[in-house]
Amino acid sequence: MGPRQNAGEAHSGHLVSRTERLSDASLSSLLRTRYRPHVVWSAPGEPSVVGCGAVATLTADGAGRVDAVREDATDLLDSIDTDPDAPSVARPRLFGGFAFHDDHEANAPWAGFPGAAFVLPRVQFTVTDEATWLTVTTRDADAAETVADVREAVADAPTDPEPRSPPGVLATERTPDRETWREQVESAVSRIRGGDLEKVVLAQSLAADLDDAFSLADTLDRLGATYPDCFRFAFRADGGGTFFGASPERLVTRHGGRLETGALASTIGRGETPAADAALERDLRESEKFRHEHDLVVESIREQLDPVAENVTTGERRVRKLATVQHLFTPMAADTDAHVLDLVDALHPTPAVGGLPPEAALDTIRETETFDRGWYAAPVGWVDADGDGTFAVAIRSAVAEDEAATLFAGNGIVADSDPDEEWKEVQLKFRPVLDHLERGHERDYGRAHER
Ligand SMILES: C=C(O[C@@H]1C=C(C(=O)O)C=C[C@H]1O)C(=O)O
Repeated sequence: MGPRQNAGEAHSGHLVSRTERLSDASLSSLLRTRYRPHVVWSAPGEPSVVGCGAVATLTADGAGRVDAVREDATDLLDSIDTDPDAPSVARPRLFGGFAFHDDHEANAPWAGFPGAAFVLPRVQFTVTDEATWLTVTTRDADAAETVADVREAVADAPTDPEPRSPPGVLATERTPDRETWREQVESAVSRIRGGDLEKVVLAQSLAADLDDAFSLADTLDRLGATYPDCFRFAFRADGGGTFFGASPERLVTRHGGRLETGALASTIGRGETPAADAALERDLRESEKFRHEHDLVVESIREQLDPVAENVTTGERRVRKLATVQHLFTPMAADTDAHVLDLVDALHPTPAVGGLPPEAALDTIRETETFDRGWYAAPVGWVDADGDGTFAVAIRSAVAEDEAATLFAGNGIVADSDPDEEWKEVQLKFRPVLDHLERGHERDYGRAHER
């Protein structure tokens, strides 16, 4: 396949979008109308969006895929005859993501997920703190008809649904197994000690057979309760599975002339008691290894931003606590004129999910990992006609279809990494998704873990 491949459909016919205020409907309820969602996006400090149907789809492959999407997205969004009365949050946007590697091929479990795919939803629900908006985008058709139909579908949806219990997991299989993992980590460590590599993030996949069919709405609801400050996302491929997750990691937000990003790297578990938790936090803060691993990411992001941003500021490093793990986190911000997708291109992959130097790390990942990362650890998010948008790093994620799910998790390897410790940390990173597929964890997360 060439470096870009565009859906020709995007350029035939005139696109018209119409926006109306809906009587308040919750995200949970909008996930359960008779329209099956294609995209779901719920990010801290932003309105949540459910997109159903695709009035246009942009796809691209290869190393130039981010550029290709930016060009096509700009043309497509500019061509829409947008409702002049729509508030800016409810204007049409494109939602989608990218494959981690340039040379991605869309084989199982990634059937239907090309190198890049972005959807312009036919029906876009936008939920803000104040209101719920419906935006219908159609091609040379009367949007009013669809609006009436959608209103009826929303009225028919359950208003305050309780998520059903998880589907249950019958069997799991990790790739690699524990022995192979040990060999992989030891080989990466010796390459690092050899001097041509500083850090590499190695990952695993976990294939789970489910006892019951996977339900996106129930899983996203439960993830929202346990990981309220994370980026919840879902993308459904036509004729394929649904890629979803609850990621703590913002790749970048661009709003006007400002960008927001950050370094999230170095991981330790949570303690059973407040004292045990504080002791782990202290280890995380004080360990040379963790600090080194983290600082590499901060420094690299600074360099990666250099061509696309100015006045980069770095906030204070702090510990970010999630239900299952705690990380070191350093917030970063800058001024920028660049389109959000140019920022994505400059930042993906950060060494939080790739490594350093980037090329040596990517080669090591390709040579070592025996499963397909697909869209795992790659940018997912949205873009609008102004070139604003938000992208998360698609970790704590899985691709699921019917009674099967494949989960992904990885960890940064540096010179003094220990294979057993790394194995433990990777298992903790499977928990966010696995806990909501397995039965019996429903009560474990009553306590508020984020701060
Ligand atoms: C790669 C993952 O997480 C990334 C790697 C981390 C680390 O090496 O400590 C921490 C947070 C993330 O940036 C994952 O969750 O799969």
